[in-house]
Amino acid sequence: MTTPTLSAAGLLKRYGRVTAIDGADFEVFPGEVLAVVGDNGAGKTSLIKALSGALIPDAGEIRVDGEPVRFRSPLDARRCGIETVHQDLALAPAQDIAANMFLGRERRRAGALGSVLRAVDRAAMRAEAQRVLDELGVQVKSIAQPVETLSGGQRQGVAVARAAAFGSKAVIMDEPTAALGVAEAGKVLELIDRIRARGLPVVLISHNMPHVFDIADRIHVHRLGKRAAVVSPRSHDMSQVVGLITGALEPGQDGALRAVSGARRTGPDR
Ligand SMILES: Nc1ncnc2c1ncn2[C@@H]1O[C@H](COP(=O)(O)OP(=O)(O)OP(=O)(O)O)[C@@H](O)[C@H]1O
Repeated sequence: MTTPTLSAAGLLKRYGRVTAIDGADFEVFPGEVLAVVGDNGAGKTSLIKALSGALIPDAGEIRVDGEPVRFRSPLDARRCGIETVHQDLALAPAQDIAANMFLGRERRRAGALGSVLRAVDRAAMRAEAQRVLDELGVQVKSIAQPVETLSGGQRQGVAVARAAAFGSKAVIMDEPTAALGVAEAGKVLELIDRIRARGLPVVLISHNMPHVFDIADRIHVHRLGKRAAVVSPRSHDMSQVVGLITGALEPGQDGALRAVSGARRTGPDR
């Protein structure tokens, strides 16, 4: 059996009386796009924070390539090859694209200039940033352009390309198409496709069902703080996934979906 690249079992996180993560399990496998869907407040963001080191769970286990890890900070997760693109993108608007690609991981000049004076190797960073953007098909006028001059889609492209460049194990994206128009969202989906083609798994948190069905290999449905089901977009349709999100449907013992009596129904009867 293939070992998941990133997995979690029995994660728990409480904020006072609120249980944000309630025994959640999670698995993403090499080379797949896993969509994570769920209602507002279902705990998707908290789950992703735990997987990216932004939140320390009260209990449960996280593994990378089958080995248990403990993320005390986002830096720990990054050191393990897990890169996350949060909704705020964490870009420095006044700085150029290359500087943003290497934010906090600047290349230093060779010799004493770099090691003693900490001089950054701007030419090397620009060349490498351009190479990554070209490879992933992110188009910009100039690599030396400040990020504040880019469109929303291009900014998303830069943040995602940065994650793909440094992520050796997995890239996690929180709602990457939420603020974008149709054409720009399409480009981000193409970018996700290219990252998958390089063999890097992508975890995509999204409310947009057409996008999820367009790109995902599997769909993790999160409900009431835990994983409620994992389904394939090839064997299930959107109304079934919505049923799982609302709790109108649940997987039975045999894995087939069954209606939950008394639950709020959405979508057509089946
Ligand atoms: N720092 C916090 N302090 C207190 N409660 C929190 C905190 N973070 C999250 N919660 C609560 O935990 C629950 C899950 O929140 P979370 O943001 O993970 O959900 P979500 O599925 O990502 O929702 P959304 O899609 O709206 O972001 C919510 O009830 C939320 O109010």
